[in-house]
Amino acid sequence: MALLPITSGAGGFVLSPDAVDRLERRMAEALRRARRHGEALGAITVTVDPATDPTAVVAASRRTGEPWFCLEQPDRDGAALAALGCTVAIEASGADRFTRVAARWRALASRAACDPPDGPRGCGPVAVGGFAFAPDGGAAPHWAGYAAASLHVPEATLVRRGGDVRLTLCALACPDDTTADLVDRLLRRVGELRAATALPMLDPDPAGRYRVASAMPPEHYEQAVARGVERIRAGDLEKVVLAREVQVHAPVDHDPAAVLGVLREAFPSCHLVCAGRGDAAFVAASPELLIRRDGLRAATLALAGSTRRSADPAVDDHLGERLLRSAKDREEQAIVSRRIARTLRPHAVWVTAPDEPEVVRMANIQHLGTPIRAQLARPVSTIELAGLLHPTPAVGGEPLPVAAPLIPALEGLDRGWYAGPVGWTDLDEDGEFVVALRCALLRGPVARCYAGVGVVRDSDPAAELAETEVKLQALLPVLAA
Ligand SMILES: C=C(O[C@H]1C=CC=C(C(=O)O)[C@@H]1O)C(=O)O
Repeated sequence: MALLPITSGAGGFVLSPDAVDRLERRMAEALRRARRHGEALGAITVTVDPATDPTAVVAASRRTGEPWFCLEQPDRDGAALAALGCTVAIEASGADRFTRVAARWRALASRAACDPPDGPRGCGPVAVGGFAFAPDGGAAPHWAGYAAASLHVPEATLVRRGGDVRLTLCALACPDDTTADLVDRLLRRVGELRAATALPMLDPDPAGRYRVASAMPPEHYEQAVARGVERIRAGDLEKVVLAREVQVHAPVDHDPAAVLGVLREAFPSCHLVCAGRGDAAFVAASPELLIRRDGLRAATLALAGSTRRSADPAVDDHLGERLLRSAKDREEQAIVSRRIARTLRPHAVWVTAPDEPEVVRMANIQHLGTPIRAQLARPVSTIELAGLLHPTPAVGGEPLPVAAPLIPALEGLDRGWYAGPVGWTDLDEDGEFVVALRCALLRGPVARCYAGVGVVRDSDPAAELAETEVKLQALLPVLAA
C-alpha cells in the first residue's frame, strides 16, 4: 500500500517514501513538459485503505471557500469520486460550451505526466463539475460561482469501486515553477487530508424555526402548466418540462455534508452529487444518468413519467402498474427515449434499448425508465456526448427549439445548474455525467430546491403541481428537519 492512513495522532494521511519518490519524478517530468508547451499536469495515484470514505474525507478536509465535488452511487458497488481543490478551472458559456471545455481538457490531458492507468475508472487526473441548464447559465446572484460550463481539475481526488480506493494528487506545472514547489504543494494537501469515515450528522434538534416557501405562488405554476398545455394542443410542440423553486429558510446555515449523509442513506440507488463553490453547495440525489462512457461503450437512461410510492406493498405495486399502463406517461417517456436514440445513432455502430420501459423506484417516487446503450463508431468524448444529449426531453422539451425559449418565459425561474449535466471525465475522455435533478442550492441559511414535470397534451395543472411536491419530498424533509 503506497499510502497509509495514520491511525493515531493527527488522523490524517502520509505518503510512503516510494510514493514521494514517484511524486518527485512525475513533477520533474511535468515541469519539463511545461517548459516545452507552456503548462502541463503532473500526477500520481496511490492505493488507500479500503475503509476510506471518499466523500467523508473530502467534506472533512476542504479549505475554507475552495471548490469541492462528489459524485457517488452507493448501490453500484460503492462507486464514488470525491475531489478537492482546483489546479485548473475550465469555463465557457454559449451554445458551443461543451465543445470548448472538451477541447481545453483534451489539450491538458494530452501532455499530462502521470502513472500508467490502473484502478477503478476516475483514477488519475480528472476534470469535475457541471453545466448550467441554459447555454449562458444562471444570471441570478445566488448562482454566482456556477458558470454556464465549469469544470475543475482537482488537486486531490479519491475514487472508490468496491474495496478499491485510490487517491490521485495532481498539480499544474508552469514554466517558472520548481519541482520542489510542486511537490511541497501536494504534500501540504496530503497533510491536510482527514481520515474521516462518516459524514457529519444533521443537527437532530436545531434551535429556531424553518420556513418553507414557494419562490412564486403555486397558482403561478398551475397557470404555466395550463399555458404549456394550450401551446401543445395548438400543435406548437409535443412536450415541455416546467419547474418551480421552493426555498427552505433555516435558523442556521445548511450543512451540505450532513445533507449528503442523509441523502445517501435514503437514496442509495441514486447519483448523489455535491458541487461546492465558495460558500455555496449544490446538492442532488438524482435518479437520471445522462451519459456514461467507457471506451466505445456509452450508456444512458431515458427517464420520465412519475407516480408516488406507498408504504403498503400492494398499493405500491398497483401504482407502478398504473404508471406502466398510463398512455400519458408512456408517451411522455417515449418522447425521451426516441430523442436519445435519434441523437446517439449518427455516432454509433448500434444503439439498443428494450421495447418496453421498466418501473424505476426511489424512496419517494417511481418513474418509467428505458436504459439505452450504444457502441460508438468513434471515440466522441463524454463531455461532447453530454452536450449532444443535453437537454433531453426529460428536462427540456420536444422539439427543443420551440421548448427552449418557452421554458424561462413560462417558469419565470433562473434554473442555473438545475437540470444541467454534472459529473467528471478522465484522461481518456471517459467518464459520467448525471442530470442534476432532486437538487438544491445551499447558501448560508437558504436552500433553493427545484422540481419540474413533463407537460404533455393531457397534463392536468393541479396534478402536475402535486407531482412537483412528490419530487420535492426528496429534499424538503432533509433540509427542513
Ligand atoms: C424534471 C424532473 O424530473 C424529470 C425526470 C423524471 C420524471 C419526470 C416527470 O415525470 O415529469 C421529469 O421528466 C425533476 O425532477 O425536476
